[in-house]
Amino acid sequence: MSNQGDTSVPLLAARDLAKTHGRTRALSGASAELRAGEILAVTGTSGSGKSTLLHCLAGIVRPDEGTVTYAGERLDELPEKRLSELRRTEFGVVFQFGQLIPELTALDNVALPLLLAGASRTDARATAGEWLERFGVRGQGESRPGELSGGQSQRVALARALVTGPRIVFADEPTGALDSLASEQVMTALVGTARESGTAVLLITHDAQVAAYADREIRLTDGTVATAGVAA
Ligand SMILES: Nc1ncnc2c1ncn2[C@@H]1O[C@H](COP(=O)(O)OP(=O)(O)OP(=O)(O)O)[C@@H](O)[C@H]1O
Repeated sequence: MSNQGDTSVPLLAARDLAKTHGRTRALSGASAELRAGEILAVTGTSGSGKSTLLHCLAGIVRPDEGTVTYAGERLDELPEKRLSELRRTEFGVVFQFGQLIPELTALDNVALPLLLAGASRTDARATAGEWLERFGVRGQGESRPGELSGGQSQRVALARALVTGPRIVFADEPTGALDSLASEQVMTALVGTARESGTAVLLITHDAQVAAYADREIRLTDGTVATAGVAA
């Protein structure tokens, strides 16, 4: 079953998630929905469970209780092989830092998901170059991650997350290590591309200015979704 194109049904839905790490209860009864093409900000104090929620929604971590449904499939019940296929083909992920492979150039970092999807090296590098261009970092294509500024790294990471045309990008504090100008550039690039391609974005942030880019905001408190509404 697929709900592709049907915006009345959430693309991704979590119901009553619970997750404990050791003795720490990170999520307790958290529910959230993401619609196709929607940009959703997840806010909340440190330790409120934001990253754990993102990991459960992206199929990186299995919840102890509750359900995660993506386009009609129960992610929490899928075998690891199908989950990793979904993560590779339908989801893109961006973290705060440290996600690029240090030994590869920026261009090869962006080309990698295409190579894994079966593209030839020439095609993958050509498409990767177009995505670097789109994010304003074409000139850094031959640089290695250690030679890039924080903002440049995040733009390369976004290009890598979006290059395969995912339906959802999960971004965990993508601007958390950036100054306000770099943060604005990264958010403008992310939101502009997501809107253009109809990609949904689940965005964790501490920053109200970043959350303001979203269509809607949910706030986590002690592992539960406390409020839901439209971002200011
Ligand atoms: N792998 C882990 N092992 C042990 N405890 C963990 C682990 N991951 C998260 N926790 C704990 O679970 C709780 C929720 O963590 P989580 O990272 O989801 O919160 P967060 O809202 O994203 O926090 P932050 O804003 O600081 O990143 C915290 O108390 C955290 O210390």
